[in-house]
Amino acid sequence: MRRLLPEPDPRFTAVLTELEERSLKEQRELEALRAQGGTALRERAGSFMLDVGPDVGQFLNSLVRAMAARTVVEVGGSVGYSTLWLAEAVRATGGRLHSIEVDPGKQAEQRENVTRAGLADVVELTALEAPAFVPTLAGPVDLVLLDHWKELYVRDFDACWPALRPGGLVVADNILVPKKNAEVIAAYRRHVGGVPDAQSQVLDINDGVEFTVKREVRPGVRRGPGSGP
Ligand SMILES: C[S@@+](CC[C@H](N)C(=O)[O-])C[C@H]1O[C@@H](n2cnc3c(N)ncnc32)[C@H](O)[C@@H]1O
Repeated sequence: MRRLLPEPDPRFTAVLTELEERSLKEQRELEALRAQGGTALRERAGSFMLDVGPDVGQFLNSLVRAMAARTVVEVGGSVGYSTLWLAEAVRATGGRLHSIEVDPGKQAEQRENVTRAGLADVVELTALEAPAFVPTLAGPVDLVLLDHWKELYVRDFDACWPALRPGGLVVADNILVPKKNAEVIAAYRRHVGGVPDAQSQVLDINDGVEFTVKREVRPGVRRGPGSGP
């Protein structure tokens, strides 16, 4: 079928393809380490990309475009795979991506990948954690991706939620997989479920994402038990 839209920048496509090849290789290594058991996996886990994968990457890119999101925050940038998908879309909306990655080695690779993909001018990279960084942003946030250590999801959801505009979204990855995080993810989902203006849904894309929208509060409308959505 003939494509109506211009093709993405070949620099973006080239770096994305390279990272997808690396990710496939790393997934085979991860499986081998898992099979070894013991501490082998834990010792090496920090050096892997642990990326969201192409389906979630493209989904995030589409969300940014559909929402015309101008301020996007990524928590857990790793070496830049999801960063590239988000950044390519904020380039189209005239927005900016703020990506948090605390590991200096990964952040150096992320910077190189973002630069090689021709996207450095729309991305700010920081190692400041979300509770310190998000309050420094001037305007409201349209979209947040949570994809870092799962036990920090609640803390960083709470750090981002006050800055999110009504109609804004928090997307949290690894909701269904890996199963070893089931308890901590259940606690995150209970926490989000208790936030009065949060409306959530789990989507079965790749490792599973929770999609949480901030509902608009209409002036003069009081919500109480039995008042419905
Ligand atoms: C699952 S990986 C992110 C994968 C990335 N989103 C992608 O799709 O390519 C998780 C990353 O979160 C980083 N991280 C851990 N704690 C963090 C924190 N408090 N804030 C931001 N990033 C953190 C880790 O160093 C790791 O690189």
